[in-house]
Amino acid sequence: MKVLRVRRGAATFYAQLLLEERAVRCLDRTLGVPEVLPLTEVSVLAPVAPSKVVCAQGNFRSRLEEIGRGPGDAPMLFLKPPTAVIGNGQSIMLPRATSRVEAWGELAMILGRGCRNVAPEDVPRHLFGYSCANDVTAGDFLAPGEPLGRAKGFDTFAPIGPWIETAVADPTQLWLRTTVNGAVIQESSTGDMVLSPYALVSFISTIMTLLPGDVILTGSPSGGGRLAPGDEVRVEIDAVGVLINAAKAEEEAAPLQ
Ligand SMILES: O=C(O)C[C@H](/C=C/C(=O)C(=O)O)C(=O)O
Repeated sequence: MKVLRVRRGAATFYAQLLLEERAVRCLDRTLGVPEVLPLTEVSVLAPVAPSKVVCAQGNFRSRLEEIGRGPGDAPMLFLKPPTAVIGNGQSIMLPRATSRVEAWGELAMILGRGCRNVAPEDVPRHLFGYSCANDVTAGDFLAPGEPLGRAKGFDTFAPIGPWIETAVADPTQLWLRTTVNGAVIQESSTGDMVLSPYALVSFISTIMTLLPGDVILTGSPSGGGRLAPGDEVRVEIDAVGVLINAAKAEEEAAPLQ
């Protein structure tokens, strides 16, 4: 099932996307909105409004090779603020403060139920589903030893979408491809991860409580690509979807709502 987060009037709710009908089915029957609504009657929002976005750095073997490291212990973790999240079709802002913004495609996992100290085999019971994501990074703020908050935390630096796919049978063998203006910059299977998706969620849950709606970005393969105003980035993951965002100079990017 493909799930969108939508707004209609004062109500914000999750809804099943009915692709052929170009409509959505409201998944919360307590709201009093019609069960099925044409897409034209709702505003599609970013598919998540998380308390936190927890990201892994160095979780793909190809990326570790690229930076001259072997698969060591656990990947490094960092957080992106909820204000970095945008949805499919929204613009990635290229901030004036940086001259080097990069796209890094990733598989996102979205929690459905809160958890702490969850075993890898129990992770599926706590998941809402999967999405495509982009770990947008200001590369010129990645000096060794500099905390990642600035490089990773600008508004719009966590595009996620186009929806939450709840029916992914096996997240360990998904093909991921990132393109900029149609040119492939990254291509890999999620089988190249050091910590598999369930193992990564389990590891993170030993450190912090994960809440419903929280997002895990599972790391990016080698590559990554620099963005210029007007570029279109696509993150495609088989069985999940295609996330599309355009890059815009800060002065042209729409303010977040
Ligand atoms: O090196 C960069 O410019 C960005 C790079 C992104 C890495 C990942 O997203 C990853 O390892 O999963 C970095 O932060 O090192």
